[in-house]
Amino acid sequence: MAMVEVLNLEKDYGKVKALRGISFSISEGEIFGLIGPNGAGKSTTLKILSTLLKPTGGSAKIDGHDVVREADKVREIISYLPEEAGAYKNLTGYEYLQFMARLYSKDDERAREMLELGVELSGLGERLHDKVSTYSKGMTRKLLIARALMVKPKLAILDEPASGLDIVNAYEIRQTIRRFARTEGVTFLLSSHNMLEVEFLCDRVAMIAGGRIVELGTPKELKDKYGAENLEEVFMTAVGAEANEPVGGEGA
Ligand SMILES: Nc1ncnc2c1ncn2[C@@H]1O[C@H](COP(=O)(O)OP(=O)(O)OP(=O)(O)O)[C@@H](O)[C@H]1O
Repeated sequence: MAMVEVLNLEKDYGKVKALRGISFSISEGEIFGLIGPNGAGKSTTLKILSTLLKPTGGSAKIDGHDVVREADKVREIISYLPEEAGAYKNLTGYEYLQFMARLYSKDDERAREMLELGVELSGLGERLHDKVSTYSKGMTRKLLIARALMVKPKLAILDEPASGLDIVNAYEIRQTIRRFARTEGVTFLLSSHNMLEVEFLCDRVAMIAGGRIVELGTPKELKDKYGAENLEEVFMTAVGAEANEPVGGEGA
């Protein structure tokens, strides 16, 4: 059974058609990337799969559970990291991870294991004992990624995991995700604007523009199909100028 099954998903925000019927599935243990320009519908897709938004049409299942009808079940097996997330600034990083671990598990031993894993995944060392308010953007993002992964979800949904970070922080975050995915067999769905990032991380990618999936395949399949050297070239050929067309209302 697929870990994620999305069928003809549609989402309207009033007159704005953010998703116009997208379908894809993700196998267990796969790292799947949604790439596309601003406004393509990436965050909307991730929010629907995280049960934060209801679709206008179509359906989505995670590990066999419908994201609308069985939202509670879905929430138990996913971790979602929004694009613009914050941590409690008055806590230290360590206290934040500890708080989240206790929230997730009533079992002391399990909470302790989560915390240990979170500490390791964050890579923040001694700085974990400083207040989150003193952290750089990169450090905060590392803490949040650690929080999302330490619970070992069946599916980790990460919106722009390394966006806006410098090369070193972005590199470290990508390494953490890849290592974690390979060792723990966790399924990942992530979004990105960064073609290099998805090429490095993802087993398969869906290129999305204007609320539609334009291409879907492994990075190699897509590059071969377009005779391209990298995914950026594939994207520009497959989507090109269309990528910057505004998402229209009815009839668009
Ligand atoms: N709450 C909202 N109300 C109205 N329109 C919205 C809302 N959220 C998103 N949209 C619109 O839906 C479309 C898809 O937005 P979405 O945020 O899913 O795109 P995205 O691919 O994640 O973009 P970005 O890369 O900029 O984060 C855009 O046209 C956006 O303006």
